[in-house]
Amino acid sequence: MNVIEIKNLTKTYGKSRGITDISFHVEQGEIFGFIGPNGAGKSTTIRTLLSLIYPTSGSATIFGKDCIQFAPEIKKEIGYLPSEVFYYDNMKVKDLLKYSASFYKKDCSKRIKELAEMMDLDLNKKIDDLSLGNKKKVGIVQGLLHEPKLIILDEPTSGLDPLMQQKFFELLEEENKKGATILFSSHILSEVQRLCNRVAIIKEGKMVTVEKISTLQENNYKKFKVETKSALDPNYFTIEGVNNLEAKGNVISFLFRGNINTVLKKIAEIEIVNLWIEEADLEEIFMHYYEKEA
Ligand SMILES: Nc1ncnc2c1ncn2[C@@H]1O[C@H](COP(=O)(O)OP(=O)(O)OP(=O)(O)O)[C@@H](O)[C@H]1O
Repeated sequence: MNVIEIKNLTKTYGKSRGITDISFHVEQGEIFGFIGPNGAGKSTTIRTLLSLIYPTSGSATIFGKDCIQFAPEIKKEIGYLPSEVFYYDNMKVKDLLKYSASFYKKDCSKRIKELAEMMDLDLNKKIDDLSLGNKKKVGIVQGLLHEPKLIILDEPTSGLDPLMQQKFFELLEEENKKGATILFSSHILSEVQRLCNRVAIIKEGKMVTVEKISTLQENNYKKFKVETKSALDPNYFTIEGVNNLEAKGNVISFLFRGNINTVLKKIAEIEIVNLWIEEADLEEIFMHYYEKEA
């Protein structure tokens, strides 16, 4: 069953564009990435799903039910972490979480303690005294305390240090193993790659593609930078799959798509001083998809 089904969703804010004709679905048990640069329309799509705003046209269902008509019922089964969290600063963390838990008809106190321990969050502190990252952790616990069937995360890692990000990802993987479906929005490709099975790419309010992460990786350019002892004719790397070949002094750089071993074999035959292999960034992936569409 599809947990989320979005059909031709469009939202305009007065004259300015929000999203145009967005369609995709998220299957039961998936960790689904929703990726695009700032202003692409990720939050608008998510807010529409949660019926925090209404679409101009199009529709969406969650658990097979219209997300506006059945909003109160659906929301009980959703854990949502907004991109920005705002709280009543005077409250203590434990009081805020107790208040959040009171919306659900189950005892969440044990789960709150477990989550706080896992995320290293002090429940006795006042919200006012927390750092940005710790406030984010409150949001995470708040989103997960009722063990939701669907977890919707809007740019969840901003403000978390790398160690906490790692713990948070492990927590999400655990929730997923227990059966939760996850929609994870981000502008950072690497975190989506690490966690998700499939990904929807959005740009300037429109869908670019929906792909399996494995397909994205296969089709993607890698950026190579090779530093040699003495200047080398860049044409040494003129092989199939190489693009944007450039030489600056003793450093040759290029983009490559294909079997990475072909390039590594070429590199092994020369004496190098340094080597950098990086993932293509989002812009380059978009370029690739626009080229395909053209
Ligand atoms: N309340 C609003 N009023 C007018 N325009 C808005 C409003 N909210 C969003 N927009 C516009 O809608 C478009 C999509 O914004 P949205 O916040 O959904 O993008 P996003 O992908 O979540 O980006 P970010 O990562 O920066 O939050 C942008 O052009 C933005 O300016």
